[in-house]
Amino acid sequence: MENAVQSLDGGGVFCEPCALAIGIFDAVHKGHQHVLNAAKDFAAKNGAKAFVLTFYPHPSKVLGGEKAGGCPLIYPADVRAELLLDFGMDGVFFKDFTPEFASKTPEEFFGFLMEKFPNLKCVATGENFRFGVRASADVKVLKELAGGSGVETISVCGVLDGGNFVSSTRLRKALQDGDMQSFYEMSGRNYFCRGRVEGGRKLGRTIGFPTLNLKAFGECKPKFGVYASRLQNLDTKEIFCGVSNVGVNPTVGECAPVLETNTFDFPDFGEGANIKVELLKFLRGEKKFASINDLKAQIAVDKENANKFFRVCGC
Ligand SMILES: Cc1cc2nc3c(=O)[nH]c(=O)nc-3n(C[C@H](O)[C@H](O)[C@H](O)COP(=O)(O)O)c2cc1C
Ligand SMILES: Nc1ncnc2c1ncn2[C@@H]1O[C@H](COP(=O)(O)OP(=O)(O)OP(=O)(O)O)[C@@H](O)[C@H]1O
Repeated sequence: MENAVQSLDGGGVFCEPCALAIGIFDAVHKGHQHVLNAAKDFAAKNGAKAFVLTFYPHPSKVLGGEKAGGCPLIYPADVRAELLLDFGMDGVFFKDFTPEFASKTPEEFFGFLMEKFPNLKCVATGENFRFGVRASADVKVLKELAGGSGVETISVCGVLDGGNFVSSTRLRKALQDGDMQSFYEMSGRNYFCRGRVEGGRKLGRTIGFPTLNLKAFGECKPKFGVYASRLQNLDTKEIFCGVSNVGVNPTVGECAPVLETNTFDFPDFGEGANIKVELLKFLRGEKKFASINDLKAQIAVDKENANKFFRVCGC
């Protein structure tokens, strides 16, 4: 396939034999990985492609979940697609989740799959997968509909962590609580933010702590505060340990949420560099200090605390 990430909203029809994993896959956690592996295994054994059908925005935005605001996505859609391709999927297909799409009957939903993927061989989901108007259909209905078209269905059993199902909802909670260890355990990777370094007010260098700034968060932001972090220049692959603040800088006048990283060896790149910052351990909450000097003194303590973390855990 020429472009591994495609929209299903144009007139395109994808004729390759394929296994299709279906879901939102926000943060591609360990439960999602189980579903993706099922699609990959089927595809490998049957000479098919392993594709993903995913949706944007989160269906809860349309269906009115989480107090009608919808579930905030952990990662932007381009990062989700990248995680899915990195996991070894052959293609990622996005469908606009509109009220009209949400109102499809289970039969219409399955008809849509067959229209877009006429050579569909297998649909892989979790056992808790629901679809069709008002999420009325489950994997049993999917099996019946698919069976009629000679399509196999695989519904993998739920992956647990600490006795509960791993879910993007739990990952969002971990992120909002600053519980980076749980985020790591459930997703299999550290939370990260990636994008181009953006200019700040250039105050950091005047107080002895220059920072590289990113604003490319998903909708769900990490708990505001200070973290031991690891920064990678995605162009040169160099890695730096450091300390990051996520927040709005209340001490120096509020700004839009920003992730600022002060690395221990200040690298020789700046605005426009393509970087990734992983948040490894929450150290403290963001505070409004009485003076810049108090903030400076605290950042020195933060750096020492981050250093202690790296001495134990490595960078
Ligand atoms: C490790 C670290 C901790 C920080 N903690 C706070 C804080 O608790 N409160 C706050 O208002 N700003 C905090 N900041 C943000 C500073 O206010 C900000 O880096 C400084 O004003 C420079 O901003 P600039 O990048 O726009 O130049 C922190 C920054 C770093 C690097
Ligand atoms: N813990 C899990 N174990 C196995 N499969 C899962 C698990 N969680 C989700 N799935 C399956 O992975 C696919 C994508 O899941 P989806 O992202 O829609 O749900 P989720 O992770 O529970 O998200 P949310 O918490 O936002 O509802 C679906 O087919 C779903 O059934």
